[in-house]
Amino acid sequence: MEYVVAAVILLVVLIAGAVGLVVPRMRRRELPPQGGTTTLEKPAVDEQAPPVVVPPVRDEELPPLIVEEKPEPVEVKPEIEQPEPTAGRLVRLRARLSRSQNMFGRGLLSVLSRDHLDEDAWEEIEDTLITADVGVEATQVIVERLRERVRVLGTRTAAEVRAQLAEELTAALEPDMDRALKTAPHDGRPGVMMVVGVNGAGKTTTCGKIGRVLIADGRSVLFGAADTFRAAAAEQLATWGERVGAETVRGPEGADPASVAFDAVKRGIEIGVDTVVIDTAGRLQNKVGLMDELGKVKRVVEKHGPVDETLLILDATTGQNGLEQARVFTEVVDVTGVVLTKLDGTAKGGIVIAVQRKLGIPVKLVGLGEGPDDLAPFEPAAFVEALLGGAA
Ligand SMILES: Nc1nc2c(ncn2[C@@H]2O[C@H](COP(=O)(O)OP(=O)(O)OP(=O)(O)O)[C@@H](O)[C@H]2O)c(=O)[nH]1
Repeated sequence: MEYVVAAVILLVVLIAGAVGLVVPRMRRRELPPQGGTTTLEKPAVDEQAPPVVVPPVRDEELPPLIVEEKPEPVEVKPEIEQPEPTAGRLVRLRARLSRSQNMFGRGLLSVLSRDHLDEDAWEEIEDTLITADVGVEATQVIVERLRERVRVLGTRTAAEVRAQLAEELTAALEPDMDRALKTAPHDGRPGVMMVVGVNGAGKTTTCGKIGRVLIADGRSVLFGAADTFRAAAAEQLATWGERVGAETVRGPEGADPASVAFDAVKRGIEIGVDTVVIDTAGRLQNKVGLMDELGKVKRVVEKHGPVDETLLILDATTGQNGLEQARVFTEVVDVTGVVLTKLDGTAKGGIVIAVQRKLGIPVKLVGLGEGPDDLAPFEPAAFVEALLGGAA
């Protein structure tokens, strides 16, 4: 009995505890929100209101659907330029050369106009030629021959000595060398030209200018951007191409230069262009790497047929140092011609003589400025005239 009483008391206590816990919670829920919090309440649904029926809309009742069309991108094709003819370019650009050679020409003329050409005068002439980068060996030969002529012929006037000096300088440039670019198509395929040289010598620019020279002379051209080392080079070349309506074959950045060159010639054959001009990269830090790369480009291109012209681009402002670098290229590929760039920016135009003598390769073109048509076929006599400047 006692147990029953105890159990009943326990039950009562438990029930009272449970009620005490639940009631305050329920109260708390009923309290209005405190502070600044706003509660958005769902509007009460009027259960008595009839349901809203949305009648189906027939097509013809719909307002016309306005579809805003994105304007088709209009391809603005650059106007195709007509490059200047190449004949007589060197004469036209002569001022560029003589401006930078002023000291050279004037220095020589002032010595030559002396009444008597004594030992000092001949030494001065020698020094002027050496300063103009003609090279020691070539200078000695030129001065020796001139002295002999003056002595034997008894030359008197400055004008006569100047004319004879011009002849000697021209002779030193071996005017009989073949300077024609081998770019004509043959055997049902385009002529293929490869352009090599150290970075910054002006390779890409010169490729573009050469394309214009060829187009001015009536040929069709395709560019191969095998300088995949410098990403901007391909872009640069493509821009040159667009300006004259020439296609450019390029690969992804860092692509194998040999495969880009191969594809360029393949494309050139397909579309039947006259000449394919291939730009290459010229890292000289590692001679073996350079040899491998250029050698491979040449070998792979030659799967289509021989490379007809390999031009070495040399920066005239690098003087005799540039010559040493140039030699590396002649060891790697069979260079058939030299393009001397930036002759407008140096007083050392005599480098042309040194280049030909040292490399035994004809200078075929000279760069005389940054303009698109500032590249001229090299003509020894006209060049020497510009070098000496003004008539005596
Ligand atoms: N004044 C002058 N500048 C030139 C001449 N030829 C090229 N240049 C400039 O030389 C600079 C280098 O030319 P690039 O064609 O980019 O040289 P690159 O050899 O292709 O260089 P990489 O692509 O780095 O191998 C450019 O600013 C050209 O405009 C020239 O005959 N005269």
